[in-house]
Amino acid sequence: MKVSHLIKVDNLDWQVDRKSVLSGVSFTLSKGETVGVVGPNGAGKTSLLKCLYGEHRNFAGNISLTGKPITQLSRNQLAKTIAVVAQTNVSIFNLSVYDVVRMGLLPHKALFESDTEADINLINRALQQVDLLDKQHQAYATLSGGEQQRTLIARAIVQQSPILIMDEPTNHLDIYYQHQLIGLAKNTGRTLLLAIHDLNLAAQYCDRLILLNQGQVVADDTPNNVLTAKRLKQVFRLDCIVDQNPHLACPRVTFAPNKINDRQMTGAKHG
Ligand SMILES: Nc1ncnc2c1ncn2[C@@H]1O[C@H](COP(=O)(O)OP(=O)(O)OP(=O)(O)O)[C@@H](O)[C@H]1O
Repeated sequence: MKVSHLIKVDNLDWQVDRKSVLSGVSFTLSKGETVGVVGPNGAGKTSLLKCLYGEHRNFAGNISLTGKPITQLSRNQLAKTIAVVAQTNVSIFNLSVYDVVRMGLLPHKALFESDTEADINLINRALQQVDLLDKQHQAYATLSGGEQQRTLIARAIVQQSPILIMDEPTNHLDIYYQHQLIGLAKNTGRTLLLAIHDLNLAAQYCDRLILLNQGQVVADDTPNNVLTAKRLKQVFRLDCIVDQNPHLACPRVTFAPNKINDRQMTGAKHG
C-alpha cells in the first residue's frame, strides 16, 4: 500500500486536568512540506507537537506516522522518524556540543556500541553545516541561544529522521539567526513542522500554515489563504493589514492597533 502522508492526524483530542487543550484536530503532512503551526498564546501549539513526537501519549483520536499508528511505535522507532528541536531538556546542559550532537546517533546504535568512522564523519559534517566545529568541546550550557539552537539542528541532522519538528525555534534569536536557523532546517531537506509566533517569518518560509485557536484548527491552507485580516483579528484580537510583500511571493502582516483606519486599509486584503 502506498502511503502518501508522512503524518496523518485524525480527530485528535488531548485533555489535561479534565480541561480540553486540543479538540478535533485533523491534518496531514506530506513529504517535503514545510508547515507552520501558528496561533495565540495557549492555543495548543506545543501540546499538539508533543502529541506528535510522543511526549503526550494519553490522547484520543489517531496519529499515524508513515502509515503506522504512533501508539504502536517504540521510542526508538519514533526517534528514527521524528527529530525534535524544542525547549531544552536540562539533562543535556552539562554535555559538550559534540556529545549533544552525538545523541542523534543513539536511535541507530545498540547499547555500548562504539562509534564508527562513518559516525564520526557524520557528526563532524553536521557540526560544520551549523558552523560549530570550533565550539564542539564547549559545554552546551555556555553557548548563546542561537548556538544552542544550531547544536540541536546538528543533532537532528545526525538523527537522520525524515521529519523535523521545531517548537518556536526562533525564540530569543536575533533577526540574523532567525533566518539562518530556518534556512538551516530547510536545507536539511527534511519535512518540517514548526510552531512559530512570527507570522511574517511563517509566511516567508512555510508552504502551509495551520492556524490553531483554543485547541482547534481554524484554518489549514497556504499562507495567502490563512492570513486574512478578518481571521487574524478574530484570533489575535488586533486590527491588522495584510498585503502582498513586494519583495517576496508571500503575504505581509502588519499589526498596528489604533493606527489602522479605513483609508489605510484601502488596497489591503480584508479577508
Ligand atoms: N502539562 C500541562 N498541565 C496543565 N496545563 C497544560 C499543560 N500543558 C499545556 N497546558 C495548558 O494547555 C494550554 C495550551 O498550552 P500550549 O503550551 O500547548 O499552548 P501554545 O499554543 O504552545 O502557547 P504559547 O504560544 O504560549 O507557547 C494552555 O492553557 C496551557 O496552560
